[in-house]
Amino acid sequence: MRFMTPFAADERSKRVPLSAVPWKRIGGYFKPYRLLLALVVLVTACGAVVGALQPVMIRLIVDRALPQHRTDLLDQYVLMMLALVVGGGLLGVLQTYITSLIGQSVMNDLRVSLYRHLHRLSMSFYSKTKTGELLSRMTNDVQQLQSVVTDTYGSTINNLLTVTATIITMYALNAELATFSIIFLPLFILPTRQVGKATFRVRKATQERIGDLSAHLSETLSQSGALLIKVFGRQAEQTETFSGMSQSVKHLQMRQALIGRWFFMSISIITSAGPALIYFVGGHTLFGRPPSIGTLVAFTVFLTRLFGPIASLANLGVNVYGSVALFGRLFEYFDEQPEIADKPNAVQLEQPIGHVELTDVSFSYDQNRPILSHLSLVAEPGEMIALVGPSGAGKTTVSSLVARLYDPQTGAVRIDGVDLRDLTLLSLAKTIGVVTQETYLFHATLAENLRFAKPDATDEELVRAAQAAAIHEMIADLPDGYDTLVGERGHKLSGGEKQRIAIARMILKDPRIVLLDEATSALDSASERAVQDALAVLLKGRTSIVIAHRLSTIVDADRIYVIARGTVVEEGTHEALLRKEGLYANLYREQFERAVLDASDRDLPASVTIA
Ligand SMILES: Nc1ncnc2c1ncn2[C@@H]1O[C@H](COP(=O)(O)OP(=O)(O)OP(=O)(O)O)[C@@H](O)[C@H]1O
Repeated sequence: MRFMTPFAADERSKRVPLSAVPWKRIGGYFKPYRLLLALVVLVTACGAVVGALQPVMIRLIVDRALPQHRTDLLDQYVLMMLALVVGGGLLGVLQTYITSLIGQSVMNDLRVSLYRHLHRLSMSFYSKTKTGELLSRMTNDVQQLQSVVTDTYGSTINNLLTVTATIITMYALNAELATFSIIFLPLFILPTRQVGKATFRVRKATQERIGDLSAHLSETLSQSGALLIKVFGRQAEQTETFSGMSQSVKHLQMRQALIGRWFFMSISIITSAGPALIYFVGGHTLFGRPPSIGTLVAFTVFLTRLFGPIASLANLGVNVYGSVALFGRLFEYFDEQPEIADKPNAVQLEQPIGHVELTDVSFSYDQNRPILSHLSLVAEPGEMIALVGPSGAGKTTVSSLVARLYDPQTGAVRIDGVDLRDLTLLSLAKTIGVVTQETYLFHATLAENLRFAKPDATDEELVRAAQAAAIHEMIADLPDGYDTLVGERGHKLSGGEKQRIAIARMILKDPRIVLLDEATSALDSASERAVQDALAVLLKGRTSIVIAHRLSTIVDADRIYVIARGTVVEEGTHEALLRKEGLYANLYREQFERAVLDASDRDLPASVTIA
């Protein structure tokens, strides 16, 4: 289990220089929506003009309709004002709709292409990446990015146009007063900018802490995590760690709330101070000719309209930086190149006969520690070969190379004489079936789990496969039968049942070659026999490479390869290898003979396993 320090430095804190921002790459995601973007600019421009006209109406009411007691004019102006308000509101809704549509579509594209890309990556990526972090980037980061992007670009267009329309109207009404207002605006803006920066920092720190908190939760409250903590009696320590994290979130959120208060206080002071200054300057006739009362009132409205947009434009950098950092984190995944990919001229394996050969294969996971060296073995079509050897000798690695989860550094793995690197991954996946020790089932019905191997399988085919794998009766006895929902990772099924479901799934898939890692966990003899029978059906007539832990499998194998220190040290049948009196004979004596002797008064145990 990972120990997390509540204040661990996070990569999100690293600052990216703006020149290094991949603007083109980010822009690429918006390109398909350029028509909608243009539409949003148009709608926003209309909204800005409508908004700028409202103070003009106020000016007309104050300067014309009210002093001259012209109720006809008053009605006209009031109606026009109302129309402008309603029109502005409707344009606002339309603008929000289009900006959200663009933002959500971009994020949807990003999410889906990232998902597609992640599935193209090789297993080495998954072994070095924490699942929690992957999930958090796929969901939280994309979600945060969506809100930053939608808010930022939507409001930036809006603010730019509002500011432009308002300033033009101000100049049209009174150039001196307009210049005065604009010169003094930055004075009002600066404190807001400081508050904006502080809010951003605290919000970012809060998100990071919440990220740590959820990673801790998902690790410690998962079924396996909770079990581990229980059996080691570490509840108190875990609660303490969690409490530390939770406290830091509390402090940060308190700070955020207070900064918010300061922010609103400064805004209300500034927005009240602005109009006061306008009345002062206008009333004292500090510039040129005295403005009309209507102009002064209109200017106070203009100022309040200007303040918000200018303040958020001033904070634009902070928001842009936030979204750039998030884009950067996602692009890190996009930059991961799949180590295993189809060659441009890769061929399909049509009607494979199932000849598997490893020739002089050497391999290491990390270039430093050699795992396999000069290993050669062959499985003729229809043969079952068994791999045995001490733990860590490289048996699973051999099987991973045959499934092309990794490529060997030297030598070659061939099926029907074709190097795996020349085959398409899809045709290889169709040819090979892998049954691992741990059966993974999706949280779905039994039928759906079985159909994962063959989506178009008919109900009859499902039943036939389940019967062959000796699991049909058990399924049929369940109240919901094949529609029974399997618990997360199939926890509602026993170990033996899960193994037989995995075998049924493989029978449905009907691959030419089966790679089987026999389960080491011993089942009771009845279910063991059921699993063995199911396996016999699965392996019949197919080429199979079995990482064998059971004596019965080893004895039945056409050939046994004894693997030690990453290479084949002995090969032959059970009897031949026993006669050789080498490593195999030693292993056999250590692991099996005792068990066979112990069980000599019973049948030859099917469940003898090498742990
Ligand atoms: N993804 C990986 N990255 C780095 N090293 C690995 C990886 N998987 C396995 N190894 C190392 O490769 C060596 C061989 O492992 P492998 O799983 O092939 O052995 P094995 O013979 O199947 O062992 P066992 O019988 O215990 O399952 C081990 O030392 C293991 O630590």
